[in-house]
This record gives sequence, C-alpha cells and structure tokens, in this order.
Amino acid sequence: MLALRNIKKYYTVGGTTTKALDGVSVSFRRQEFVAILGASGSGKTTLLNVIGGLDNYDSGDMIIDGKSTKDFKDGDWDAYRNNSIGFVFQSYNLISHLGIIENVELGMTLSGVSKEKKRQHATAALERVGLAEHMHKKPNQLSGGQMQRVAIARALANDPDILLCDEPTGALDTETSLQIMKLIKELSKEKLVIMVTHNPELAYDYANRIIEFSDGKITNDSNPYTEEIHDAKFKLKRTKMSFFTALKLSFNNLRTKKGRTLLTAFASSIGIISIGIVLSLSNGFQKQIDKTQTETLSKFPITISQITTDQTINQKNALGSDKGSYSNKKEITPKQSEQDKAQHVNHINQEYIDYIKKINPSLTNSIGYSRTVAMNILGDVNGDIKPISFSNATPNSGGSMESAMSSMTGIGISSFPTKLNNDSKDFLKENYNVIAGEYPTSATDIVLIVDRQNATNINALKNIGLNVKENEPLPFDDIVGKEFKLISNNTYYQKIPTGNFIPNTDYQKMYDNTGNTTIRVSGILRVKSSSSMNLLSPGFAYSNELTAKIVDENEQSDIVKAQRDSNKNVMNNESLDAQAKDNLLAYLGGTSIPSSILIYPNNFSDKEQILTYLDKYNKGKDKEDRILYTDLAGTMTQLTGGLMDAITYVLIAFAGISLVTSMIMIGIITYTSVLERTKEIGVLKALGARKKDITRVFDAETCILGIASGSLGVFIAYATTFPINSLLYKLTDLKNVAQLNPKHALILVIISTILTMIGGHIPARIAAKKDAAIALRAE
Ligand SMILES: Nc1ncnc2c1ncn2[C@@H]1O[C@H](COP(=O)(O)OP(=O)(O)OP(=O)(O)O)[C@@H](O)[C@H]1O
Repeated sequence: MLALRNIKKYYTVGGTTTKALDGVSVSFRRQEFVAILGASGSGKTTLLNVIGGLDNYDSGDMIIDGKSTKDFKDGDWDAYRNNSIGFVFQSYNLISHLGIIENVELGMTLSGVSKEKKRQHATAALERVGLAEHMHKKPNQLSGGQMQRVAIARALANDPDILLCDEPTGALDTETSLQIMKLIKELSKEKLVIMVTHNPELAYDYANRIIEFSDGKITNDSNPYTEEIHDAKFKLKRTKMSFFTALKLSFNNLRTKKGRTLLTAFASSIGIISIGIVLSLSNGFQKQIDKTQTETLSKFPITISQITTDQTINQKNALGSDKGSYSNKKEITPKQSEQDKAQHVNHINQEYIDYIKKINPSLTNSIGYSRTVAMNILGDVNGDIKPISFSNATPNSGGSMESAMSSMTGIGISSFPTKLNNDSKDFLKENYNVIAGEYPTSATDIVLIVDRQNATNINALKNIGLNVKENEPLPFDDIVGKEFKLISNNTYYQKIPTGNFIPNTDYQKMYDNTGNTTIRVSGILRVKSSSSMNLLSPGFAYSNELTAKIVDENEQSDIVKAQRDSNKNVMNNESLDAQAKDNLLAYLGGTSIPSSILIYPNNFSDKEQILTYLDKYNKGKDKEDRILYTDLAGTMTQLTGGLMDAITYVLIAFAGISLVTSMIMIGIITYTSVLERTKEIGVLKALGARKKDITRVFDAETCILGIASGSLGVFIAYATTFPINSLLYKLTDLKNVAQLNPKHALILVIISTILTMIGGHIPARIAAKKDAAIALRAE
C-alpha cells in the first residue's frame, strides 16, 4: 500500500543541519493502526508531513500502490492529498468562519463534487463521528472533543485510503481522548491509520503496530511488514476549485469581519468618490457649455468663401516660430509667411454649386450665396439725387476689412438667404421680428436690422444719405418705405472716346430713367434670440436674390464685355493680374458664381452631416482643387471642449493618486489577511488545494472588496452631487450641474475592482507560495 525507501529530509538553518528524517525505510499495510512514538523533535511530524505530501523529501522514494512519487509534480501532490489522505491535527485546525458542515465539505469542494453529493457525504461523515445533531453549529460553539470529531469527519469525507493523525488527543482530557481513540480504532479497520503520539499507553492500548522513532530514524517496529511491489494501479483525480467557490469562501470570511470590511471598503472608495465627483462635475459643465453653445452657435453658417485659411497646415516650422535652437549658419533662409502658406483659394465653380444644391434639404433651411457685385444705387437726399450704398463702411472710405472677414466667417454679413423651397423655414422669419413695416415680399425689398435696443450702425444710415448724429433718435417712418433706384451698368457707365468707361455724373437723368429698378425698405427687423445674434450685422440687409438679379442684369453689359476682353482696368487702364481681373469682373456683375456660400444648418448634428457631405467632395481631389470650408462654430466648440477635457484630466490625475493609495492599502490589508489566515492556507493545502486555488481565494476576497468599495464610492459620489448642485445653484444659478453618467459609474466600479485585485494579487501569490508544512506549524 505505502512504502518508504531510505527517505531523508534535512533542514539547514543558520549553518546547522537538522536531520529530521535520516534514511527512513518502512512499509504499511492497507489496513492497520500504526502508532509512532518518539521524543520531541525526533521527526515524527516531518514523517507524517512527508507521507501526507505536505512536505517534500530530499532523497529516497515513497511508493504508493506501486507508483513511485519521485517524479510527482505539484499538481500530483495536490491531487494525492485530496484523494488519498485525510489529516487530523492536534489543534483541530477547523476554519472558524465556515460552519461545521462547510468545514467537512471543504475537501470535496476542492475536488468539485456536486452540491447534493457533498451534503450527503458530509452528513454521513458527521453521523459516523456522532455529531449529527450539531451539524448546523459553528466550530467555536463546540467542545474540544467535538471539534476533533469534526476534524475527523472532514478527514473522512473524501473517503481517503490513509488517515494521518498528529497527536489527535494532545489537547483533550483523558475521557474524551479515549472516545476519540475508539473512533480512530474503528476507522483503522478499513483504512491505514498512522498516528503520532506522545502517549505510549494509548498507543499500546489501541494500535496494532508501534514504531519507535529517534533522531530521524526508526529504532523499533513492533510489527514490520515488507510489501512486494506490484504494477502501479494508482490513479489520481485532479482537484479543481471554481472561482465561484473561492468567492463564497471569501465572502464568508469577510462576513465575519463586517466592521473591518466596511471600513476598508470606505477608505479605498475615497479615490473613486473623488473621481466620480470630478467626472460628474465636468460632465455637467460640459453639458452646460454644449447647451449654451448650441443656443448661440448652432445657427452659425458653414462658410465657403473664395479665399480661406487651411487649418490643416503644419505650423511647426513656420516663419517667426519661436521653437528650436538658434542657427549658426552664415546665411538666411527665405520662407513664406504662415498666413500666406495657410491661404487657400477655393475655385468655386458651377459644378460645386450644383453639388451644394444637392445637400439633403432636411439638414438645412437656407443656403446663402453672397456676391461682391457693386450696386449702382441712387437716392433722393432732400431733393438732391446722389449715389448711396447699403454698406456699413465709413462714408467715402471704400471697402472695409470687416466685410472681408465676415465673408469668411459668415458672421455679420448683410445679405440673407432666400427660402430653399416652400417646405423650408424662412430665414428672416425664423430669426427676426418685425418692429416696423413688414418682412420683404420681393427680391427688391431690403430691411434694416437693429439690435435688442433698436440700435443700428450709424454708417448704414449715413450711407443712404440721412443726416444723423450718434444717439440721436430717428423715427421708424424716416426709414420704412424709403425708396431708391437701382441703375443698370449700361446706364451708369458711359464709354468715352478713349475706349474707357467712366460713371455718369448726371444723377438726376439716370434717376429718372424708366428702366431702373426700385428698391424699397420694407421694414425694420430685430433679433429674436441670442442664437440669431450677429448673423446679420446691424445695418441694411438685402436678399441673395437681389444680388443675383443685379448680376443677371449686368452680365452682358458693355462695361463687363469690355472688361472681359481686356487685361487692363477699363476705367483707369491699370494692369490687372488674373485674380484682380476676376475680382473686378465680379464687382461689375460679370460673374454668376457667388463669392461665398453660407450653409445654415438646423442644428449641430445636422451640421456634422453637412460637413461629411462637403468633405466627400474633396475626396481624391488635388490640393488646389479642394474646396475648404470654415466652420466657426465648430472651431469654437473644439476650443472650449478641449479646455474642459484638459481640466478634467488634471483633476482626474489628482484624484487618481488617492486611487493608487487605496490600492496600496488594499495590498497591505490583503497581506495582513494572508498572515491571519496562514493556518487556513495550511488546512486548504492539506485538503488538496492547489496554489492556484489559494491565489483564487485571496483574489476573490479583493474582488469582493473592489466591487464593494467601487459601488460604495459611486454611491457616495452620486449622493454628493445633490448638495453640490444645490450649492452651485445658489452660487451660479446653474441647475443640476453635477450629473454622474451611469456609464462612468460602471467604469469606475470596474476600475476599482481591477485596481484592488492588482493590489491584492501580490499578497495572494505570497499566500499561495506558503509552505503547507510551515503554515500548519504557525500559531
Ligand atoms: N521548517 C523547518 N525548518 C527547520 N527545521 C525544522 C523545520 N521543521 C522541523 N524542523 C526540525 O526538524 C526536527 C523534527 O521536527 P518534527 O516537528 O518532525 O519533530 P516531532 O518529533 O514531531 O516533535 P514534536 O513531538 O515535539 O512535535 C526538529 O528538530 C525541528 O526543529
């Protein structure tokens, strides 16, 4: 059954070597009761540990059922302990946080026996040791003798072949000792029982074979046996503990230390709480910012102007950049300026305009086409006919910088888009209220835009010939209904004998011309809400249709035709390059292609779709053929979005420090738990637990702690948002700023679990590596 061949086990500590087993050779019968007697320190426990596979021998061989154990791996020893060995210790070694029945079931739990079978076997084992009625108690509710009976039941439950008892009666009184001995004697009828004892009387009374031991050697054997080695018929069933079992085991352990567990969970949740609060605040602030931006920026158009800035240009090595070291070259490097490099000319053509027209009409209510065409307009200024204009430029100053900017950004322009179709909303009606007169009814109706205080640009009023002073009120009637004459190029310009064209100066005659178009101020309009503020600049605004009409009328005029054929300015003979000529032709109404296109999206998400559509046009096109757009609202959103993100990251980094602290703390706590549970680790190993199982038990414990602290943290963070919100409401009038995103909450719990498991895993590994024999000797 079991044979030891010249087994040696030496311990060397601090230079001295103890020969705990010094060449032990002995064989045991399948059923017998062997008592091992010997002085303290003679190596009896070491022998039991070696036989039980808790300790490895240094040399020699141990043969079980004909199989040598020389080549046994860790897993084989684990399975051997679990299947073939039952241990009974002097100090019972029951696991106090498990019930009696669970203690008895533990070995079967490790070998993956089903729940019903486990209960059945455990009950039978407890009945056998006479403890059926105490089955539902905890170990600390039993007497010493009863506890030892539980330990015997535990050793029996898995039906092992060998029962190893290390001074099983050492801690019991005489009467109880006798009862236990009787029980063990009974068992020896069906099993091999090897018992270490200091009590020769008990040994002689009960055992049928006595082996005397001294200094690691057998000195006497009352009933020796020589086994003939047959072919190996030894088979092992591997043990396997599921993570769920580990969880249950750890959960029970934590339950017995409720206070400490709760405190630990709370302490380690502080990191999660702070991150939770940071996230909910930044989340809320971002929502507020987005809301404000949607209100103010959603109506801003996407602009496609003829000259624009390429945002993608790499500005790292740009001229004047302050990066890198000083050059020591004795020469200079010519470079294009950043602005020049980034400048991109959009060649807007009919193909592109057709492409724009195909934008899904549900995404935009209006598309504006602004043109740089000059309007030849004459007005009656107190009986005098004079040229007037609808611009906001300072009178007699020529063009303004402002209009160049606004054509790029789409903000503060003076022409409004007309309805795309009957279903779409009217741009003016959507964004402006009439405060005098009416909305335009035809292309030749213009309107005066005023701000919330009814103020408008003084230059606009001066430019139509009104004699106004700053802050001097003007009645609506002075403006509403006012009429001007739009003069066609052929009337406005006259050809002189040199072949050049000059504007006519006989204004009265031109004014009276019957072919003129009449332009009327139909009404005064005021911004409706902050969202439409700045769309049209205060001053006169006219429809896209009006400029289209002017171009239509003048495209074939004499001056335009002449200008088309000449590379010089037909008015003053100045030489023109291609771009200047194009500009001049556009000014005279010679090109139907608009100078800029403004697409007004319905909302932010529709805008994204429009941008995707516009990007699609550029796919596969050469750089110079690409048409770039400006999305001012997008740029601004990105800026503020980036800022909020940056602040959030910094705050999370700070809060993260406390998370790391809690991770270290969990590590320390798990390590303490490992120390506290050393005995338990020993017992688990004696029952056949693998290293993996021990790691699992502690990993499971940290997993529970991690989930608990994560959930607690998230809950406290959530609860804190209420007082924070009421405080912020008092301070800033902003409602419900702090909002914990459920997704974030879940991620935080997961992070907490992972971090605590990492923190606890190292102590768990230490626990797994603990030597079982040493663990069981621990006090
Ligand atoms: N892990 C160890 N490291 C060093 N020495 C050890 C270790 N374990 C046991 N020993 C030594 O081996 C010898 C045998 O110890 P063992 O516990 O087997 O004796 P024992 O006969 O069971 O003693 P007792 O009857 O007092 O329990 C002792 O001298 C002990 O100091």
